[in-house]
Amino acid sequence: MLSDHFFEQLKAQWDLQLPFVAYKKPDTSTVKGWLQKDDALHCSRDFTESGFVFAPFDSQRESFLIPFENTALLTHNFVASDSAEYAIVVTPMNTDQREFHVNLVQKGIAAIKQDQFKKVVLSRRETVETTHADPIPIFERLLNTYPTAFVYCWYHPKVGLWLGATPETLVKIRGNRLNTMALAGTQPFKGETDVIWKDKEREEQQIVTDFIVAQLRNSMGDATSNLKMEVSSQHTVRAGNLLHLKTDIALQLAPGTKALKPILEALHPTPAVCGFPKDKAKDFIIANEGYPREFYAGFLGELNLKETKTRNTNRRNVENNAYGVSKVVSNLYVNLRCMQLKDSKVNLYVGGGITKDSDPVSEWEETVHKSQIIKRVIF
Ligand SMILES: C=C(O[C@@H]1C=C(C(=O)O)C=C[C@H]1O)C(=O)O
Repeated sequence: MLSDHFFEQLKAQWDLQLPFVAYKKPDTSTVKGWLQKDDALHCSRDFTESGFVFAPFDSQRESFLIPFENTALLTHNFVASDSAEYAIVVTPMNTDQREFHVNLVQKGIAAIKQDQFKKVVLSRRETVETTHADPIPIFERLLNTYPTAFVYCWYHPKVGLWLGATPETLVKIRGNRLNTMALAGTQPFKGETDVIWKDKEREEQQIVTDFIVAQLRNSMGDATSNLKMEVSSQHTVRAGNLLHLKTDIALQLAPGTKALKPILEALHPTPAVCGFPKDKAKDFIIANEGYPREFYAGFLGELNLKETKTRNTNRRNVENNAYGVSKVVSNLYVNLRCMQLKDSKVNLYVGGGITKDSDPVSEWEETVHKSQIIKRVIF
């Protein structure tokens, strides 16, 4: 498949209204395209399938799958264009939205002070009108703008079209190795990554780390102690015009651990996008945000793909060369900094973590900053 035709082929698939996903993982130059040959809607029953999964925030709802089998796979070597600098777009503020969000955050803080939960992530959906809601050029602009993000464009005629550039990994599994991250705390990037974080942001991020570590231990049947986990210190990472606090977490799974479902149930949704404790925060979100999150703050990515690597190129081990080492690999990301295209309308989804010390107006401003990340590739 000629890579020059990559974007034309995506466009042809979109024109035919057939399902597809195109994506680029962080820090690689390879963009992959999966084109489904018919418009069947496949669901993932238990995350044992092999394919590209698209899962909602609310795990009670259906997760969709583009199966690996019977799908045309394309690859493209993406070279960012130097001239690609898209201006930050500042659209007029909607005062009703502002008031609703500030009230929502105040309600969240009141619930925290009444000990209903310790942290809740509150979000909003913003709708913008555009005359050029054409997904493929928007996808190309996302690729140009966010080289360190997981950038994607996902479509199914029975579900809709979603695009995004997320900084957050939910979980990566390669053979017996599991990697994840705790990402929370936000401040604008002003040319410097060596910045000061307030205690409030450090605590908010620590809630996410503690949750992930405890949930992984419990789901591995090791509530007490000796699972060897590598937990980094908190450090600053850049995501477009924002900075976040991040902790990397890694562990070696017990040999033979195959099922992803208990791991996903343990982690998703983490307090980075839902809150803590999970169920109480989730109930509050569903009852109060006033719109359905659908796939925002859900997860997506490669599920149970087989990766085969040739064992050894050393001449002495030439007999081993015939055997590839095969591993099952999943790379799943949290669906943040995302949008949904609907005719000439674009729905943007943005949120932030609330703790007892949050300031409602600053939280509104944080969502405004986050929405600019998305808007700059639309107009
Ligand atoms: C919820 C979002 O982002 C999450 C919330 C963050 C925060 O509260 O500071 C930071 C990164 C993400 O984990 C979003 O971008 O919509």
